[in-house]
Amino acid sequence: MLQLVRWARPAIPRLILGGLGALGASLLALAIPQVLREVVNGPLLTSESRTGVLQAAALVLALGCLEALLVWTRRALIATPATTAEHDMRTSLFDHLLDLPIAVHDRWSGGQLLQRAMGDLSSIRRWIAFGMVMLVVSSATIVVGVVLMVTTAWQLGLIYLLGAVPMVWLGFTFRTDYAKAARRARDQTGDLAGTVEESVHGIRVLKAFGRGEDALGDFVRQADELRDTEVHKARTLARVSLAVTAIPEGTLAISLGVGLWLTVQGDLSVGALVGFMATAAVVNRPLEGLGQLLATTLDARAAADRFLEVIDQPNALDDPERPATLGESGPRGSTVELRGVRVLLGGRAVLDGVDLTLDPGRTTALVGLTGSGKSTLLQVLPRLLDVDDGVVAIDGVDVRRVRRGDLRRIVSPAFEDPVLFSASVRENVLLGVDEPATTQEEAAQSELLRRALAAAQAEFVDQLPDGVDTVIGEEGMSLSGGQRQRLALARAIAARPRVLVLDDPLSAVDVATETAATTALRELLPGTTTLVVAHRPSTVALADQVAVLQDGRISAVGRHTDLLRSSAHYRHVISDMETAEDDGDPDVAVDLAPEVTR
Ligand SMILES: Nc1ncnc2c1ncn2[C@@H]1O[C@H](COP(=O)(O)OP(=O)(O)OP(=O)(O)O)[C@@H](O)[C@H]1O
Repeated sequence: MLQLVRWARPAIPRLILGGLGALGASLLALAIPQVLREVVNGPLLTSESRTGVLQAAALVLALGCLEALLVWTRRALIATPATTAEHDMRTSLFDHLLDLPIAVHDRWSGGQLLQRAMGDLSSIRRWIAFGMVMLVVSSATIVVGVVLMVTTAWQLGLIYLLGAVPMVWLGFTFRTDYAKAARRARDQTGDLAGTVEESVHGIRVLKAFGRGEDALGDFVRQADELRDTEVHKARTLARVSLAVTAIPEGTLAISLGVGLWLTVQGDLSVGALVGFMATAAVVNRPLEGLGQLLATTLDARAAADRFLEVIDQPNALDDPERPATLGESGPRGSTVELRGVRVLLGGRAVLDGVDLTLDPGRTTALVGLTGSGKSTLLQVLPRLLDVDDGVVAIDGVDVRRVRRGDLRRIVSPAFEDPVLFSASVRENVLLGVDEPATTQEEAAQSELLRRALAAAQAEFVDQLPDGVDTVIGEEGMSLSGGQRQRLALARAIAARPRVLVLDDPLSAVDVATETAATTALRELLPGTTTLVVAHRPSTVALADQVAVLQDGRISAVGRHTDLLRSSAHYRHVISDMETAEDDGDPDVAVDLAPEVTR
């Protein structure tokens, strides 16, 4: 829990002040019985005058009011810093998540991350605002109270202390059992959130295949597991709460009996007995709440563990200490070289010795059988994935020596399954472009937006209710697959990259649109070096050169027509593409069929 100080540091002065306020309130509560003891032993027993009693009553009233004021001070002082610490932790977590490599994201489900960013951090906030302070204050109150009880009547104090022995033992067993259940409950809540997220995401598929019942079954099973864990937690807490209430009350009953006997024997004053019992009543209050407080602490510790697991996840794709700068590209554009590139995924070498040169300003189509590693190869260019061996260099500079921010201004990707954010078309397309500072820049951006949309054949935007200012729904769901792909391509174009990596970006549009987009792209970004993963012969035919990925390495590079003649594997790949295309676009198959079938 001490590690959370990193985020709570600015809040520490207020936390300390608030804690002191709470401590003051508890000590005042302990002072009231001491006044009572004096009143009973003094004015009440000696019946001197009413003035002494009235003075004591006024003192108790003043102490009570001061106690209330200190309780309010604690709440007022601590609410803001606890919320600020939660805010800072949440921001750090989100920032770190954005920074972590894709491989790490693949390991965590969305639901788990959501739960860690929301529910877990709220628990930590509640603990900072209440649990932590009250744990310190309660412990202090109990210690000071017991010392007062022992000094008031040592015989009764010892009886009371004997009750601590079973309570400490119970506390240890409770801690072990509850801590495990608290962690399990949090993990199960994350899994449940993951199931909801996945089902909502795939709602169309579930409905189309009539698998709603199965999804509900999975959800109910997980919800049952969570309920069982929560019930187990509640039972464990109930057991310890019973003990921390019954044991002090029991010892108090024995103390009262012994105390009365000692008073009758003349070994204890009436005032001391009253003072002891009143102090015990004040001490019993935090003791009874100790179980709940411990439970809150263990819950927060499980939440903190889960938070730290993500935030302490090292970033293997960190920026270099002494970054290199990518100079200007040559007059024809940037050269990209991959030398001996090896990438391991799931313990398997998906790429194993890839050598490939992308000539400046040229378009290279990357082809290969399904699962041959094409998408993986694209990811090493913008360093979404790091190579395990070999080098990826742009204009002779290893991409690992460049700051990631700089690299991503130079290399721009568009993927087959585009993600659009809940924002306007303009914001989505200009995502990779810096905010305009002047009205001139704003006008230039509007022009850039128009040209990028035109190049990506996304004129359909004009038909949307608010044109480029139309807010498109979550992940652009209100748009068709082809429309979403075109906006994602426009986004990659608008970034005006030196290197464009496209993972079959127009698979959902017709061949004529794809041809028009490719031609417009060359006109708009003449010096851009492009690597495009192709899944249909029409895309391949539009490229300047084709690279064939086979068994983790590039087995052939050349022009489409040359490769058809020279490479049996290439013919096999193209034939595979055509088989897939047969259901879709027969025109393309007819265009290329004579060469391939020969
Ligand atoms: N995160 C991962 N962990 C383990 N294996 C992975 C991971 N990502 C991809 N792979 C595996 O790496 C191989 C290459 O995947 P990749 O997506 O690069 O192929 P691809 O050529 O683009 O396929 P397709 O043409 O079907 O899109 C596949 O066998 C895939 O299962």
